Amino acid sequence: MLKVQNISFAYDELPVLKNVSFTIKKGQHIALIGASGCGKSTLLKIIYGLLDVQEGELSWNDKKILGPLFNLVPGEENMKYLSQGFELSPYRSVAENIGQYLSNFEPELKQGRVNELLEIVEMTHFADIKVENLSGGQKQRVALAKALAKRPELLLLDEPFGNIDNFRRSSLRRNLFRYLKRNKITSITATHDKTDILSFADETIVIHQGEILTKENTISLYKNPSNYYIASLFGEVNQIQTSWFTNSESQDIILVYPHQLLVDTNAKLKARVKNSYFKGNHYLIEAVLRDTIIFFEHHSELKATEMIGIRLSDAL
Ligand SMILES: Nc1ncnc2c1ncn2[C@@H]1O[C@H](COP(=O)(O)OP(=O)(O)OP(=O)(O)O)[C@@H](O)[C@H]1O
Repeated sequence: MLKVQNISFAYDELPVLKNVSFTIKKGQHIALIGASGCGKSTLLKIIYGLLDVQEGELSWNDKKILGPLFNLVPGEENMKYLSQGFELSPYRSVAENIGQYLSNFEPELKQGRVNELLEIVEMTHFADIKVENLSGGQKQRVALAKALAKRPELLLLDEPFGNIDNFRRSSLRRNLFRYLKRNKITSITATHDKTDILSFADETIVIHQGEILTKENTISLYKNPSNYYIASLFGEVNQIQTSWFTNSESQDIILVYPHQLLVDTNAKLKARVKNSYFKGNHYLIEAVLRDTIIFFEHHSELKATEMIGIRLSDAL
């Protein structure tokens, strides 16, 4: 279990994390989300033991995690941290990089392990290619395999799929998280990508300006975000006054995702269309409703300045 208790951290004078506490159980997958610069990478580096906290303490399986002030070689033995800049040996082959820290005592065992990892990251055909000749996305996949090689207990991933094309990203993500679950490897993934969060994270931690806003089940967080900041990390979101859709006088604001607003020609409430953005299987429509910009999904394009009836979906 990872236990983080009341930690605070500052780079020189700049406070980055403030009184952060949470626990993570073995085998859980956690997403770490928050606006750029909120402190996600810093938190991962602290957990891995690359930075010393000014206050609080943290432990992995009851063993205190110590930073570089107390450790000759920073970086916890049972963990792997995959940073945004992956550290690979450019003049070695893909297979050599992946197997770099594996024991040479039993070459067949080592080869088998390297092959298994090559399959997970879909790089089998590149085994003998030198890393310097790979694209950014391919290097990222090799770095991921290298991080998995020695079976870490806790894997810390910083934007792990950032450089990888959409097509490859989906299957890689499935392979990786399936492998981690099967091997009971705990993971924390700092990400801006909502697919990393929604499909694969058991729980999600939201950070805002160095503080933890919430740590909760990913599905309930998505369905009931407690504020606009949280909802907006999942994509476009509307802030809508309840009274617009009901007869109540209430000034309450509700958060509504674009798919929760429907076009209804019979609806009394009308919005003026501004733009239609093609999204593949639907259009995202930008419109003005009572001087407020709103976004909703529609199966076809709508023409600018058209007045369109809008209602809330029953399935909120
Ligand atoms: N080595 C450093 N020295 C000084 N300030 C730093 C250093 N690294 C990060 N910071 C600052 O600390 C804050 C948090 O940075 P961090 O990289 O943890 O954010 P993040 O949430 O991971 O951002 P992103 O999503 O853009 O990767 C930022 O204001 C950043 O400028």
